[in-house]
Amino acid sequence: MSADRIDGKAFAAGLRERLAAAVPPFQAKTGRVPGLAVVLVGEDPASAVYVRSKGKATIEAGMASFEHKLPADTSQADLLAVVERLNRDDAVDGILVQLPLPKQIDEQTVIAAIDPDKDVDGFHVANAGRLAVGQQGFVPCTPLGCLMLLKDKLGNLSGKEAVVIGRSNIVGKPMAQLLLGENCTVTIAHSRTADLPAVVRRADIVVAAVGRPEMVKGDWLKAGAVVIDVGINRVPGAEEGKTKLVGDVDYASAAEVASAITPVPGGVGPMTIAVLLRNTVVAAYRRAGLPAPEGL
Ligand SMILES: Nc1nc(=O)c2c([nH]1)NC[C@@H]1CN(c3ccc(C(=O)N[C@@H](CCC(=O)O)C(=O)O)cc3)C=[N+]21
Repeated sequence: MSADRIDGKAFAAGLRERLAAAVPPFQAKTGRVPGLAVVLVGEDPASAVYVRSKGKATIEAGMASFEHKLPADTSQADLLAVVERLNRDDAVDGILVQLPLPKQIDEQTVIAAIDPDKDVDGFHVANAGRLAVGQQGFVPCTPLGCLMLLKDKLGNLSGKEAVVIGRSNIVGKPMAQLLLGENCTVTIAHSRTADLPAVVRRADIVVAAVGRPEMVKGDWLKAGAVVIDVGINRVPGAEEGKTKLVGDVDYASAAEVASAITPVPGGVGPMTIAVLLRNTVVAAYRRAGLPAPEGL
């Protein structure tokens, strides 16, 4: 079998068009456009690339982008002061502090300082708790993007066996909560799981988010499984001195067994940015006391 390639890039482009269409009605009612503030501390080149692409996508959707670049030696107190200012700024609906942060800064303290109603990353404990108990809040962008792709591919997920590989607070745990909310039978596997291939072989849905290049092989999969590859690993390329991106799934062997699979790049990554904009538009509508548009 040769699996369908799930085109996250195309789905994300469609979502971004729907978001752009939700901006003018918001502006007509409030006199302003939804705003996203992104805070980058330090000069990590990969982080700088993501921050640039977030800013570009925000402006393309007709929204306001506020970028705050702080030096690598910024103190925690100074960063918290920036977050406080953004919390109070009515033009800012969403706040994203790019992770990881330099070692003098405690990430949990900074995340806890973000107004949960502007926490478009969904990293604040208030939002993790809301997701866990089924209240309205903000869901982390990567797992929400994965769920959108799965529902687009499969429709109803009820009763399916789902295996999430990875237990991080930003992907694995919220992904499992979302799948549970869709009435899947959910297993969270991780680095200490005994006989991981046997666990993965039970799954109708596999979400791989472990950060190990091409770890999941085709012979780990049940025939016809749908595979979502969250990994973005930079590895040496074919040519000397060049690098390439690969996922946590060995695409070539997995595509022989799966019914559908996301590629890397062009799968989950573009969805993460589109959902960040989605969460920002939803935050703007909620903060204005307006019902968020359908279909976002
Ligand atoms: N507070 C916070 N929130 C984040 O959401 C966050 C963060 N910090 N820190 C860094 C990671 C990384 N991240 C990505 C977003 C898009 C792509 C993406 O679009 N990737 C492209 C490839 C891009 C390339 O070529 O490098 C793709 O998969 O097709 C990747 C990675 C968000 N992050």
